[in-house]
Amino acid sequence: MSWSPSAEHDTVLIISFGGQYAHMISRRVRDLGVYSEVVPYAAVSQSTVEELRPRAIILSGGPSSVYEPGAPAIGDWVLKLGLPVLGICYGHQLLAEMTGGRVERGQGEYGRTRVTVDGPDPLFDGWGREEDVWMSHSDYVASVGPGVKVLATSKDTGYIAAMKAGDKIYGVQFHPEVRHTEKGVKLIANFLFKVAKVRPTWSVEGLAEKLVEQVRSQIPREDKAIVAVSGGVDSTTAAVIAKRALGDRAVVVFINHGLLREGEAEEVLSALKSLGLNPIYIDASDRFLRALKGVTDPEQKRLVVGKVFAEVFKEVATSDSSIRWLVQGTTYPDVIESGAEAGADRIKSHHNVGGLPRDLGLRVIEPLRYLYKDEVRRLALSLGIPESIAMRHPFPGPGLAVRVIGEVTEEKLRIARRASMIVEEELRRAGLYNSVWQAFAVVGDDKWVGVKGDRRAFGYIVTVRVVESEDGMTADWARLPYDLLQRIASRITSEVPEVVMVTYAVTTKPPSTIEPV
Ligand SMILES: Nc1ncnc2c1ncn2[C@@H]1O[C@H](COP(=O)(O)OP(=O)(O)OP(=O)(O)O)[C@@H](O)[C@H]1O
Ligand SMILES: O=c1[nH]c(=O)c2[nH+]cn([C@@H]3O[C@H](COP(=O)(O)O)[C@@H](O)[C@H]3O)c2[nH]1
Ligand SMILES: NC(=O)CC[C@H](N)C(=O)O
Ligand SMILES: [Mg+2]
Repeated sequence: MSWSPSAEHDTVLIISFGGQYAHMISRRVRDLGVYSEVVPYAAVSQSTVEELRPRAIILSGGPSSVYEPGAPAIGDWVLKLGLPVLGICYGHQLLAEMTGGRVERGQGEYGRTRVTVDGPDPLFDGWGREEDVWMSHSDYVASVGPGVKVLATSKDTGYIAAMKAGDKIYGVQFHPEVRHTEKGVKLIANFLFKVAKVRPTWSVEGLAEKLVEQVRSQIPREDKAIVAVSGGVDSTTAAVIAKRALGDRAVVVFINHGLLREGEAEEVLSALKSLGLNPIYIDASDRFLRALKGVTDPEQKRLVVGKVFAEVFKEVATSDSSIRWLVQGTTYPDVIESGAEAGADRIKSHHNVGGLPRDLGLRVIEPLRYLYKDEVRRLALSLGIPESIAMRHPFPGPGLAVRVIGEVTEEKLRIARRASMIVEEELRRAGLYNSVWQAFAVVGDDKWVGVKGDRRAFGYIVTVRVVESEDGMTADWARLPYDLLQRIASRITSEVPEVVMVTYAVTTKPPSTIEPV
């Protein structure tokens, strides 16, 4: 993969010390028009710097404590590059230690915290003398090294909230990337434009042509590529790009695995056709449902779906010997996660997230590998992809198999389908569909005794899950209006006869995940 946006745009290198902080920082930087890449601390070296040629470095937060043996760290060559550096939370503590200060366990500050800014500094331009910021730490910088200046302190604890070493190295104990830090974006912008003086040239509009050219130049004229499309925004956008690059040499494939939502196969087919994608439609419902029979274990279900997907694609690939490539809609967080978090606990096998199995014998091209989902959505709109696809909620590759708890049966699929349709419809009607990340209904094997029309009814429990999220990695349940919840519940119990009880899922991620399986 030769071309990367960092070759053309002033780039900020974000060194990740774990968790989701780094992507959130990266998204804020990109929203300010500056291209950024996230590299896990363990993978960062001077050659990363030579490759990316960053104009500034940001050190993210992370769950560890700098004074623990074996805590994540980075060589002090980072400070010798002469580049502006901003450390956030863990990154701030690390910088404090690297510049001769001391970090200790303190009393902890969590959530909204008031800080006092001690004097004018370019980093705090536009800040008042006192501001509310968002903190989440239990360690604190107890003392700073020689020549390091304290710029701000917490009002209640007196802890160091911001410091500066030299004229370009900053640390902040709070999280400017979190929305609750009211002037957080301002601070990041100050760092980028006033301290680092980078140029904001990054935007996805205008990127389409470049990506089309990339795909065209990578695939030899006599070769064809499979483009697996689900109708989701990522794969559809990748397919439109591939189609423009390859014309008829793009073999677009849409599989119905029998785990799609109500009316989805028809809708996706007609949307793909109107985009000129002319998909090969494979109805493999029976095959998937047969393979899933009797399977109750969550991971096992995912494995089965992944395996059958691979079989079907293999058959398509072997049907034409000039098919040598696979175009995928893999996005930036997928790339980072699949490469980086080695040693991390496997929560779920997101088979289809990174796409189809690599052993298909096809070479993989991922035109969206540098983009976040909201950037893909904007790119999609710039390519003329209709809003109904561009703004569509993510829908997992294994489909309703992960929204049915326990064995996947025709009955439970029907319930999940009808109930999910009601949830989506009511959200759209309330004008809330685009403001939530995902909204769906889940069914398992538990039942509840009910009374319908004066008769005893013993029926299924449906759980409604509606979440807000920026990237699916963390999520909060949506505070929907009670009357909307009421409408959803009564429609489900009256329109889906097998259901007697509707519950609303009010657990964040973590500790829950978004999908039940
Ligand atoms: N029904 C399907 N037919 C063909 N390919 C599929 C199907 N479902 C998933 N895939 C493949 O698996 C990949 C991953 O699916 P995933 O749901 O993560 O992405 P998406 O559907 O493109 O976008 P979104 O996350 O918005 O739903 C897709 O990009 C596509 O290549
Ligand atoms: O393409 C996908 N294949 C999968 O196997 C899969 N499992 C979960 N998801 C989506 O990922 C996000 C996070 O989901 P979880 O909190 O359930 O892990 C949410 O947006 C989920 O919908 C998947 N997407
Ligand atoms: N959010 C963070 O980066 C936390 C850093 C460190 N573990 C602390 O608790 O202080
Ligand atoms: Mg999808």
